[in-house]
Amino acid sequence: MSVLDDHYYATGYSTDNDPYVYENGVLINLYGIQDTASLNEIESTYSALNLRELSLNPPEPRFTQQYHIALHHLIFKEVYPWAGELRVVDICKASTTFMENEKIADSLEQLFLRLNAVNDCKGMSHAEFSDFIGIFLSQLNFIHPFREGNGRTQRFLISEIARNADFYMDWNTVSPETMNNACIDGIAGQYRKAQRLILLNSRPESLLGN
Ligand SMILES: Nc1ncnc2c1ncn2[C@@H]1O[C@H](COP(=O)(O)OP(=O)(O)OP(=O)(O)O)[C@@H](O)[C@H]1O
Repeated sequence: MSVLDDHYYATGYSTDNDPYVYENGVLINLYGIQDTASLNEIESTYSALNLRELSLNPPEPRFTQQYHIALHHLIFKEVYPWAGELRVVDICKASTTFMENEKIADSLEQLFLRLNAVNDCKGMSHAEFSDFIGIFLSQLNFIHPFREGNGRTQRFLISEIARNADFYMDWNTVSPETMNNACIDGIAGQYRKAQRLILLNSRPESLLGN
């Protein structure tokens, strides 16, 4: 196995000249942990705790690039010194090359402006919401603004957009395989799986039992 292979298995992403990793390929972290298994453990613990706290006390929903970056910081602040920072390196996963890092800030800005232009989905029917958010999720995933932690941050964001528009998004019923397939299609501009994923795993609040 080459050093690059080690790097891929340690972070899940392949990159050249990655400023986010130690020489051994482990992501630079606030604990100085040098093995990926231990880092994953502490990362999962903190992100789960932070996501739980965020669900109980969500920040005021102002859907902008700054809000999304703040979410990443809130979820990963105990673990990564670069929590809440847009990545400055290009990254690939399997056959996907995510957006070039120089384009991230402008693309995120445009993406959130498109959301704001439809009143953050408020007043949409369930079908309209699913169609819109399926595309929004696919495009946000293609941008992949952070070096790590994009999935957790985008799932929380979408739950909040849903809540603010009187829908409930249930990620517990979405398998990683279904999510990955939807995201991979989204990279190719095919949004049907992501739209269906949102439709089948969200509900209008009015349909939830009291
Ligand atoms: N080959 C791929 N092409 C496009 N998107 C992918 C690919 N593999 C995984 N994804 C998506 O990338 C997101 C995960 O990104 P990342 O690993 O940065 O986030 P995470 O929060 O660390 O992980 P997770 O989503 O597993 O909790 C998920 O939504 C996943 O479906």
